[in-house]
Amino acid sequence: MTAELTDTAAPTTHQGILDFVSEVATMTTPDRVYWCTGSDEEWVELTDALVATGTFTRLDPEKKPNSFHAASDPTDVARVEDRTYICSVEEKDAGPTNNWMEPSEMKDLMRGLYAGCMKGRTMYVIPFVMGHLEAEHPMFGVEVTDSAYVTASMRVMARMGTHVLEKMEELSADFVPAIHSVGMPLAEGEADVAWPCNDTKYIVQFPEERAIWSYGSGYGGNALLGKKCYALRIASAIARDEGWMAEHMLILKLTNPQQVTKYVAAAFPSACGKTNLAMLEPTIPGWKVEAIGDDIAWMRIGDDGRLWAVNPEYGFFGVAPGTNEHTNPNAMKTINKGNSVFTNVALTEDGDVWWEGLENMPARATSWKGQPWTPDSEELSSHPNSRYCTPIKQCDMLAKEYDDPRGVPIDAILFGGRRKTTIPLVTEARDWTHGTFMGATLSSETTAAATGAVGVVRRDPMAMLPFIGYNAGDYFSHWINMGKQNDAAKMPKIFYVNWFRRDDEGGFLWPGFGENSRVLKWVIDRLDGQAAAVETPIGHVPAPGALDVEGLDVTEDDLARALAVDVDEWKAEIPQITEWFEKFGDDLPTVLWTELDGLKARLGA
Ligand SMILES: Nc1nc2c(ncn2[C@@H]2O[C@H](COP(=O)(O)OP(=O)(O)OP(=O)(O)O)[C@@H](O)[C@H]2O)c(=O)[nH]1
Ligand SMILES: O=C([O-])CC(=O)C(=O)O
Ligand SMILES: [Mn+2]
Repeated sequence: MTAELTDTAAPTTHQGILDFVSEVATMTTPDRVYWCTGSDEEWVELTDALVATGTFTRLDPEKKPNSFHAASDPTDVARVEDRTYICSVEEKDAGPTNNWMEPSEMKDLMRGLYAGCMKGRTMYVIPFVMGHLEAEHPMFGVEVTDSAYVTASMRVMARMGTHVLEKMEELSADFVPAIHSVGMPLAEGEADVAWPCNDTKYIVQFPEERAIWSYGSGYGGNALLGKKCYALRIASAIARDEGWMAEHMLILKLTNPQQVTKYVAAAFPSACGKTNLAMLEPTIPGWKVEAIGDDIAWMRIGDDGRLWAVNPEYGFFGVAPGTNEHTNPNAMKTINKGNSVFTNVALTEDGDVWWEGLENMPARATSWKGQPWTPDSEELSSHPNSRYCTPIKQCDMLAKEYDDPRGVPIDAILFGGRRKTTIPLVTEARDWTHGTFMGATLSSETTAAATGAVGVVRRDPMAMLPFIGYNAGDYFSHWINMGKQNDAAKMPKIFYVNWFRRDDEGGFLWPGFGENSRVLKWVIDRLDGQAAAVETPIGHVPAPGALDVEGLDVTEDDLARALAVDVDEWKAEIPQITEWFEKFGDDLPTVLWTELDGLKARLGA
C-alpha cells in the first residue's frame, strides 16, 4: 500500500463510529487503518495499489478510460446462499427459508475467525449512505473491510466518503455497522495473492441489531455490504417494522407517444433481466424508457397515498455475458465511458475486455481463469456471473428523478422469472392480494448468480428468496397489509411476466430485450383500461390482437404459445405451490390459501 493510504487519524468525533472502528481493529489487528474520503486522489491511489498487487489490470484508456479488469479466485465467483445467515434472536423469526444460528453462538464463532484476520493488511473504513443523503431519514452504514477491491467497488456502488461521514456526525446518526474480511491474514513479509479469500465463508445479518458480519469472500453481494446485505436483508427487516418495503426491483420511467409518464418497478430473480429491462430501448415507435434503478427499490407510502420508490444504489453491478450493442446498448454506452471495474471476464490482447455474447469476438484472449483462450476453446472465456461495476451517473438514459430523494410514484409492479414452460408472457393480477399471491408463488430456474446447480426450478418469492431478512411468512403478511392499510385504488397494479418460455427445440418463444416494450405498453394501457384482456383461471392476459406486434418478427404460432395459459401445466403447478405454502405453517397469511383454493377451483384441479 502506498504511503498516502496509511493510518489516517480518525476524521470524526462520532463516538459510535469511533467505537465500532476501534473494536473491529482490536479484534482483527490490521497493520493500518485508513478512513476513506471518496476523493479522486483516493481512487487513483487505490487503483494504482490494486494494479501493483496484480488484482487489477488497467485497460487501454482509449477503449475504457480509467477502467480495470479483475479476476477472482475461481472458487469465489458468486453469492454463497448456503453460507448466508439471518441470525435473529429467535429461530422462528428467520423463518423456513433462511439459515439461522443463535446470534451469540454465531458471534463467538466469527470472533474466532476474525481474530487477527487483517494482519498484514490495511483496514479501510467506508462511511456510506444507501439512498439519498438528503432523504428525510438517511440510511447510513459504515463498512470496514480489508479489501482494496471491495473499497474501490463500494466507491462506485454507494454514495460514500467524507461528506457522508460529516453528515453522520452532524446528525449523531445511527448506522449499520458492517464488517468485511477476506479472511487471509499475511505473515510478516508474506507476499499477497491477487484475490485473497478463504474457503470458510459466512455472510451474516443480525436483523434486530441491524448489523452485518461477512467473512471469507471478496465477491459481489457477499462483500459489497451496502447492496444485498444492507439494502435488502437488513432494510427489509427495518421496512417491516416501519411500514415500508425493501425489494429486489428495478425502477423505470416510461413515456408514451402522448408524453404521458408512468413508473414501473419489477422484481426478477438474480440474472433474470432486471438490468436489461431498466435500460430498455423500446422497439415500438414513440415510446421512451429511462432508468432509475436496476436492482433494488425502497418503497414508502407518500402523503398522497401512492407508493413512492427510490433506488438506494449509486452504480450498476451488472451481469456481463449476454450484454452487447443489440441486447443492451445503454449498458454498453455506460461502461464505454470508463471508470469501471470488470470482474471475471476475458482480457483481450489489445487491453480491452470481452465476454460471451459481446460483439467482435477476439481471435485470442486471456480467460477469466488466466488461461490462453481462443474461439475454439472448450471453456468459456468469462464466468457466467462475471460483472461490470459502473457509475450510474454515466448512464445517459438515467431519469432526472433518480436524484429526487422522494423517488417516483409506482404505477405498476411486475413479477417475473425464468420459466421454460407454464408461465405466460404477461398476466395481470385481479387485485393487490392476488398480486401478492403471484409474487409469493413466483418460481424461476436457478442461475449462476449464486453458487449451486443452475437451471433448477425453485420458488423465489418476490425474487427475494435469498434476501428476505426475516420470516418469509411474515414478509407475505407485510405485503398483504401494505395493500390492506392503504388506498387500494392508489396502489400499483401487479403483473406477472415471463420472457423465457421455450419452444420444443429449446429456443425462446419471445424475442425479449427491446421487444419487451410491447408488454410494457400493454401493461400501461391496462392501467386506464385502454388495452383489451381476457379473463383466465390465472388472471387477465392480452385479448387476441391486444398486444402491439406491429413489425415484430415472431410467428403467430410462437406468439400464441408465449401467451398461452395451459390448464394442464398449471394443474401440475398446484401440488408444488401447496408444498411451498405448507413450509410456512401458521405464518402463512390465510388469504394466500384462499387465493390458492380459488385458483384450483378455476382450473378444475
Ligand atoms: N431471452 C432473454 N434473455 C434476457 C432478457 N433480458 C435479459 N436476458 C438475459 O438474462 C441475463 C441476466 O440479465 P440481467 O438484466 O443482467 O439480470 P438481472 O436481473 O439484472 O441480474 P442481477 O444483477 O443478478 O440481479 C443476461 O444474460 C441477459 O442477456 C430477455 O428479455 N430475454
Ligand atoms: O449480489 C450480487 O452478487 C449480484 C446481484 O445483483 C444479484 O445476485 O442479485
Ligand atoms: Mn440483483
